Amino acid sequence: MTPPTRVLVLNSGSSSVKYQLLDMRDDRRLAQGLVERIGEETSRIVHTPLQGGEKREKNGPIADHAAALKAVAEELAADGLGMDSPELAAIGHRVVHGGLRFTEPTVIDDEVLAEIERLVPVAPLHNPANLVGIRTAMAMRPDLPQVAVFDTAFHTTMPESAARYAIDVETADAHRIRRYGFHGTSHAYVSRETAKLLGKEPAEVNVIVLHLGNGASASAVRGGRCVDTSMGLTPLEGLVMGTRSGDIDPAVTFHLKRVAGMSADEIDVLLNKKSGLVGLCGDNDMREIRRRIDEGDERAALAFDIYVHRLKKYIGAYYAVLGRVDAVAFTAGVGENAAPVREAAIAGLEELGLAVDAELNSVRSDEARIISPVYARVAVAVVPTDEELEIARQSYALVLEGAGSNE
Ligand SMILES: Nc1ncnc2c1ncn2[C@@H]1O[C@H](COP(=O)(O)OP(=O)(O)O)[C@@H](O)[C@H]1O
Ligand SMILES: CC(=O)OP(=O)(O)O
Ligand SMILES: [Mg+2]
Repeated sequence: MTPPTRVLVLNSGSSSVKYQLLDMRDDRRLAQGLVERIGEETSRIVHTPLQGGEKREKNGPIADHAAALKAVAEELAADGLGMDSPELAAIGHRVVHGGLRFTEPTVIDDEVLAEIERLVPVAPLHNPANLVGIRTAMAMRPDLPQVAVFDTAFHTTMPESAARYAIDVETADAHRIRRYGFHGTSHAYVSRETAKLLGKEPAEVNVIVLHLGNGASASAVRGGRCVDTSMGLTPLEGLVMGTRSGDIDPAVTFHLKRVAGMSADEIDVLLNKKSGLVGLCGDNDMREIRRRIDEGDERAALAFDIYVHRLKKYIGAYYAVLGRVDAVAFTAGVGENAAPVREAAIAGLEELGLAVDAELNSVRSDEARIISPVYARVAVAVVPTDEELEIARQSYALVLEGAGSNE
């Protein structure tokens, strides 16, 4: 019998599950989909078979992540790609917080599950959802290797000077308070793809990666290794995001407690879910914000300016950290699609060798591409991320390694 070559990738968010089924012989995508608004009345699953067949959408309540995975399994089965397939080699899971311990993709056992659980307080929006996804998938296929690929792994190369907060060392160490960074799978993939776009090896180039999705983070990558990133102990620090504030004076939290009488949990919800673009103007979708700006909406315009101002500050900061920059790469939903964000973030940085060509910037494409003018010293690029492909590759490589070592 030929060994199985398919990998199912699950990216379980707080209220959504994104999934992809790939065949690793040629990295071919067989199906992909998204379950949204889990736990609400208006849940929905959108499933796209990629080897022929129409996209399908089903609406109706999906109570929890276990029910969501059941719905995913049904959609896959309807395409003859069921989770019981002997062709599945592994299930790869995105796990957001791996602390300092997980620097590599890891086959999940009870002990690994316990460690992911222990990290819930530092990734309260993400790790609990990841755990449910893992446990449900394990119950469905106890015989398969389930692999965790950690958002934090790529950032474990950060030097202490970037990873430590300037707070009392004993307190920090006792509670493992330090900067871990997230979206690492994307930063790793995009920095490598950017090197490829420049016709260089990752070891030869310094890249600033701007991952701008709902969550957003920047990283400074020197010769393929992360040396700094904007998210910290939790995915709240750094850039302005869809619903998260990013950097604020930590004293804002004491003030909210003492003066506004808010509890720690209320402040947590405020900063993680009611801030960022949604807090500033009521919308967290950059498309909607651009539409409102075009209609003359001042709140939307201010939200956009605050978003871009923070982004520009991080570009400058990581330019200084790296000393020499070969490329600035924009990625994820906003980075790949929002030309006005790219234009505004790079505007005025000509002295740093950075510029955007208006025509190249306006091209819509799924391909990695350079958008800076030919004369610019530093390449500005749009490099689509593919966290699912990267998770599938890492999971499959680990399974093959395991198979090899048993021989
Ligand atoms: N065509 C577009 N123009 C501008 N922004 C877009 C476009 N498409 C998607 N986005 C932005 O991308 C965001 C989602 O990014 P994504 O990387 O998919 O996020 P996540 O993986 O964190 O859910 C949306 O909230 C929206 O702001
Ligand atoms: C870590 C993080 O912020 O992830 P996401 O962008 O998926 O919310
Ligand atoms: Mg994302």
